[in-house]
Amino acid sequence: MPAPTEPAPPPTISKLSAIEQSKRLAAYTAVDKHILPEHKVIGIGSGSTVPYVVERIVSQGKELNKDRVFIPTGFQSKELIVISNLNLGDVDQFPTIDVTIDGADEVDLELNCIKGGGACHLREKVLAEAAKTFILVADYRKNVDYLGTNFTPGVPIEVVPFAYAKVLQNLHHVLGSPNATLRMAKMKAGPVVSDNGNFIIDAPFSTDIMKDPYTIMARIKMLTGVVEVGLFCHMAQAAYFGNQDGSVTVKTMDGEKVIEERVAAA
Ligand SMILES: O=C(CO)[C@H](O)[C@H](O)COP(=O)(O)O
Repeated sequence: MPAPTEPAPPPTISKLSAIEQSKRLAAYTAVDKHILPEHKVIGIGSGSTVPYVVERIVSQGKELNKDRVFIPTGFQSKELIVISNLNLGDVDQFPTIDVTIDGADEVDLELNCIKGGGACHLREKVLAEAAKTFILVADYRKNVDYLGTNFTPGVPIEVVPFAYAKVLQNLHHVLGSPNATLRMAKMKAGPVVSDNGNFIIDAPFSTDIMKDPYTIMARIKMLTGVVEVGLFCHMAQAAYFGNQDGSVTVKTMDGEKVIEERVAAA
């Protein structure tokens, strides 16, 4: 890992765009409700909402954080933990995590979600499964009734490189995703390579199929060569969505409620 750089000072609330403000609101609210003094092992997810999670945890103070250990889901969260001077650990040392907070690409009515837009979903699922409490944070655009509504690239699937063409064929001809593609890198020739050295396939499915995410997740996972599927079914206890009006929608298995938050900046 390269030497961590100094963290940029957090922008003030007023300088943030509406989307950034809603991410920050979701992250701050989730930390305030779920990262309690008794929690000592904390999973830190990936994505653009997670820096606000870490910012809020840091604001809880050195005294609380000195006895805690933070487990990252990938390169990004590892750097965040290190530059924030929090204690870094790994899931092989701490296979039971008190709380994991992570971002999501989309969350449905039953708290199933798509993850893996950042290609981190293998480690993310391990940390979600290891956690006693798994919490999602996102902006209002990710709050949907059915997966695949706004997030259209498809279900991220991590595959071992030598099996990618075979898995693509299975998806095209057997599982009903004719437009599944290998994810290509933006600033490098060739495919995206995950933190685990694998390739990522994005597989869009019809709304009918996505209404039962568990079934398609299990069918994809059975394909030899698939390492992990970016569908997290029945794993999260709650999802926090920051809204444009400064309120926060909290989704749980009991339904959805809107709370007025307008949290103070860290
Ligand atoms: O699953 C993820 C990475 O694999 C991210 O949590 C997800 O893509 C959300 O990211 P962002 O908050 O940047 O939209």
